Amino acid sequence: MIRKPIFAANWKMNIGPSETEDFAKSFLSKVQNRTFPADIVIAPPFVSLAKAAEILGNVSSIALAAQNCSQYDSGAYTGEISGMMLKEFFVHYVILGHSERRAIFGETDEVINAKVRKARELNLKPIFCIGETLDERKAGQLEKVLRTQVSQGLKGVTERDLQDIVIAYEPVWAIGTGVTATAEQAQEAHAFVRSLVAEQFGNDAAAKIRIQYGGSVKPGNAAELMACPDIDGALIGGASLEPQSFLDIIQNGAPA
Ligand SMILES: O=C[C@H](O)COP(=O)(O)O
Repeated sequence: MIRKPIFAANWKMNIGPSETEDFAKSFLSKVQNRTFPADIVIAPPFVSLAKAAEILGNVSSIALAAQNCSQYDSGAYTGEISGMMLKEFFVHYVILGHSERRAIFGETDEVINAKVRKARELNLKPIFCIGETLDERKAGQLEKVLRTQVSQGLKGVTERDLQDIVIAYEPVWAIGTGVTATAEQAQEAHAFVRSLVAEQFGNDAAAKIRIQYGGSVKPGNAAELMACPDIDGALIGGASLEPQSFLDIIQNGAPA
């Protein structure tokens, strides 16, 4: 297998510290002593990371992610969390450029690029999110939007750094809506994103980079989506909030 699939649970602003304890213990009991042909990542809210790290921090089959991090190291940045701080909680991945960060909190390609580069400087692995809105898709701008997001978001990133970056293609219209992209739509977009990486970094880098799909992934549609040749796992929101549902997606998407 050239690319190991990666399944990441993005809890968004759900599951506080006490619920994290319940989730982590339950999930751990289901995965303990088992091996999966996939990387498993869980991204709790910042305040739940300590509890998640306490229970899952030393579990080699599960990695923790943050849902965001600052592009700055330290100082007068009220409300921000630095990558160095995250590393104290066994955090190895960080979700950057999620469409909710872009649309609701105004993060630009430039800011996201600064965060991606800072994360790599600190040896954190970005899960770099891209994706078009429904209006953009309807207007025939899918490729233009993805091209801009990839070229701007990964500007100045080295080929070496790229090996520790995961791209998450998430069509905004499929996020939290129950409307999943069809396997054909997802595959087409993923192949295009891979071709963009090839243009920017070369064919070898493009063949190696993992591109996750995100947007209403459920246990029932995971297998069909993951069977697509350019889809290397999933970034899961709603269906990752329950341990069995998250596990079912992993098992259906990457059967042992
Ligand atoms: O980060 C996850 C995505 O935004 C997908 O969310 P969803 O699975 O609830 O549609």
